[in-house]
Amino acid sequence: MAELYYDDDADLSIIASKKVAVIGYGSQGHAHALNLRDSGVDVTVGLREGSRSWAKAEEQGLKVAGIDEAVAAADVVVILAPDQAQRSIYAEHIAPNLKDGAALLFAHGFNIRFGYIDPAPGHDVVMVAPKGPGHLVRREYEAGRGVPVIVAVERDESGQAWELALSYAKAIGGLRAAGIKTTFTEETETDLFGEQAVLCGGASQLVQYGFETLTEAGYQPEVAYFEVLHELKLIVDLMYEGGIAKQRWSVSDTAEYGDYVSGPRVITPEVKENMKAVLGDIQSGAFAERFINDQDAGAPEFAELRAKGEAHPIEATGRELRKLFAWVETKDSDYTEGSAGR
Ligand SMILES: NC(=O)C1=CN([C@@H]2O[C@H](COP(=O)(O)OP(=O)(O)OC[C@H]3O[C@@H](n4cnc5c(N)ncnc54)[C@H](OP(=O)(O)O)[C@@H]3O)[C@@H](O)[C@H]2O)C=CC1
Ligand SMILES: CC[C@](O)(C(C)=O)C(=O)O
Ligand SMILES: [Mg+2]
Ligand SMILES: [Mg+2]
Repeated sequence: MAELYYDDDADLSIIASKKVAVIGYGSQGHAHALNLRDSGVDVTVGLREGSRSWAKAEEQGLKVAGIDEAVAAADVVVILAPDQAQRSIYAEHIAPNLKDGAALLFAHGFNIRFGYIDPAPGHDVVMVAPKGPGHLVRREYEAGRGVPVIVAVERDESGQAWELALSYAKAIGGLRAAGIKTTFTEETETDLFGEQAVLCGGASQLVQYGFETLTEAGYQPEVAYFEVLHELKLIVDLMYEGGIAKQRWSVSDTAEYGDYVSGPRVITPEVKENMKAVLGDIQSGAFAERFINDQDAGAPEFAELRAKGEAHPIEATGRELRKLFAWVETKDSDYTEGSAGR
């Protein structure tokens, strides 16, 4: 049975008594830094020279410094740059400046699990991994709620690493929802599997195939878009509230019956075998190696795949339709330049 932790199980004063450096101001970085600040923590954002996030973080009322300077002053260094950049940031800017006894905190275990970062002895190594995108970590905190987190200790040199991690989890709002005790290995492997097989890879491919099937059969792209992408959120909202059972309760009997008879025709047992193969590549390190090798070569495969995804006809259809939604606050221009921090 999982060990669950809530606000009352954590002592906010532990993290509030430390100087925290948050390295990176992208999806997770901005959310952690702002939530920590609003929870009364002394936080400095550490950014590379010339960073375009520098002015943004300052405008949002945060202290900002170069990475070396932020690390040198910190009791807790939170590494929230992209996974593929962490190894060199750690070697060039963190390790040489890390104070004796300073703790390292991650939001994903990738670099520790696959050995790209191996901190020197004497430092606690902990993880607080939100189970949701950074922009929701901030939005939920501002709404008085939180995104669940999973929490792990890889190295406990101080004897206080767990208490520190829980305190941090409370400060970013995670324990308002729940914290679950995990390990770096479990977090890394389940997180990579979830995003590849279901949340990002699986869902995107399912939506694209659904859109292609309808439009190739001659139906209007706009109708197909509403059917397989827009409505997906509304259906998933019901799953989020009450599981698959609530979704099946709310939809028509026709839809529920169609779910039972056609779902397994589309998502066949072969798909589960494919999922197992994906998990195998994650566990063996083959996925991590492919990703990092591509990044080290300038990310040619990543760039090609990203361009292909952006060129899919569902994106053009969606861009036009979303202009008509008065209630969708995020403008496409907020993210068309790439991922959150680029
Ligand atoms: N995205 C998410 O919601 C989730 C992410 N995580 C984990 O959180 C961590 C951060 O991910 P995420 O928030 O997506 O990262 P982002 O891609 O959003 O991070 C962007 C930030 O990192 C900085 N950065 C990028 N490259 C470098 C570099 N070479 N040197 C110095 N700074 C750099 C950027 O600087 P600049 O501003 O100068 O461009 C920017 O501030 C990862 O470990 C990830 O797996 C965990 C849960 C969910
Ligand atoms: C689902 C993707 C994620 O793991 C996340 C938002 O939790 C990520 O790496 O961005
Ligand atoms: Mg995740
Ligand atoms: Mg992830």
